[in-house]
Amino acid sequence: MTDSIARPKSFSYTGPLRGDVRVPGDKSISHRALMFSALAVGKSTITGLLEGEDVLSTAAAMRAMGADIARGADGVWTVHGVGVGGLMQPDTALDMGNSGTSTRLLMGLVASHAIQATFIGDASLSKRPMGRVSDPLSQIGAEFISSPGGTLPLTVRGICPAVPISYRLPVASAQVKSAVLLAGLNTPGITEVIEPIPTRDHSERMLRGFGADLTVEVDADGVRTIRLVGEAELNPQNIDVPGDPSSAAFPIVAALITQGSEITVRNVGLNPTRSGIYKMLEAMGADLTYSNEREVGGEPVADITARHSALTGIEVPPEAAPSMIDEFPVFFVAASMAQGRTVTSGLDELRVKESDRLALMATGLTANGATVTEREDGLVIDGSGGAALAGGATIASALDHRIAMSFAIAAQNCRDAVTVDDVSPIATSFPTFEGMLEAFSAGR
Ligand SMILES: O=C(O)C1=C[C@@H](OP(=O)(O)O)[C@@H](O)[C@H](O)C1
Ligand SMILES: C=C(OP(=O)(O)O)C(=O)O
Repeated sequence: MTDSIARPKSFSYTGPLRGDVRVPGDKSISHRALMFSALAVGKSTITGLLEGEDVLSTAAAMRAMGADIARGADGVWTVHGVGVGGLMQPDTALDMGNSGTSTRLLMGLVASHAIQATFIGDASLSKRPMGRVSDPLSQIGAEFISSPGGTLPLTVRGICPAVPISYRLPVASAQVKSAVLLAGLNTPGITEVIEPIPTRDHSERMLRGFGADLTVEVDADGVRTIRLVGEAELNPQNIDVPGDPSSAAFPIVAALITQGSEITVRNVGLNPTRSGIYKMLEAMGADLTYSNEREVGGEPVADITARHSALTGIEVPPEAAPSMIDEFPVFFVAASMAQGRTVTSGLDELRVKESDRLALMATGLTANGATVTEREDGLVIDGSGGAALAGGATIASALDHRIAMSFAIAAQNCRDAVTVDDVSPIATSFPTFEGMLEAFSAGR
């Protein structure tokens, strides 16, 4: 499988951060842009696609199932789709690398096609729970042969025609929601997903953009019912992928914790289901300003300017978790340097990401001099009040890009260098991250 050689690296204070940066395209939108284009009839183009390893795993899998996908010299990607129902059986196992989104969404797609596919991945992905997706997909009639515990390697035997289901999400997960909806694309009748707690809605927005008949009803309690009419015909699109708010959080937190900094991150996606990190940082006193607010590819986008700020600890409401689920590692870094206590709860999902993010952040921050208490479903952090942490420790990134990047950012406000035992996972979501930090150093 796809484990690479570890590449350790030490990070230290670069001086004040100044200037303009761009972050790569949104990872969630990039996966979906490739998948939906591959299911449309005709030629789609994608501009601003994230060329990170996770998204390249999706591209390879869609190619293996019949789509024609190519990158032009100008960086624009072209996809000739096979049409809903037209996926072909792959000849070999689909290697999903480190990517949970690729795996779970593609399991949904395969489930309602008359094909069989085996999914494999790296050591991190091979520990992650897939039962949350195979449970509803078994109800449509697909069959699964998985490793003990419902993990990869896993074979999906799809069924056509599948049975349309109504599924209430037992866990707040956009990946599970999307897997059921994607299975519904090639299922006769109406597939329904009931979402008690809202999660990122890129699938809904984009499927509608591709011409699917999809409606969303929200009741008085905020429960969303999504209905998709199956045997859909998707029309090819020209898609512009906005910058990834999850990636933008790294330079923005770096600027907030580093004295004398002022940076602008251009073209950041600010879908309300993704922007929780910015709201919480503002609640802590972060000086963020939004300019050039506009729409890109059906998503709200702005340029964000961040200045060094005196942050104060807050209590993060658990219902905010889905809107900042991937940003908690770097949020914990900001909290460890704030004035006073930050309390988080309702974060059980962080234990089943690329790593156990609660455990690794608690251990790594503590080793670098922060005051952290790990609870079952969150961290309690007593911040340094802006003072630099000691630093000096080596942290385990455990094949988790966001852990590696969070400690690279923490080093901005540590006295001694922070070493990350392996930075290679950063290439899954933010291949230009190290270059961006080097440019900050060079611009000092
Ligand atoms: O649908 C998506 O694109 C994603 C959903 C989230 O996962 P869950 O659905 O497991 O919460 C998130 O953590 C992941 O990075 C991307
Ligand atoms: C959880 C993440 O991704 P995935 O689930 O796609 O591996 C992430 O990018 O933080």
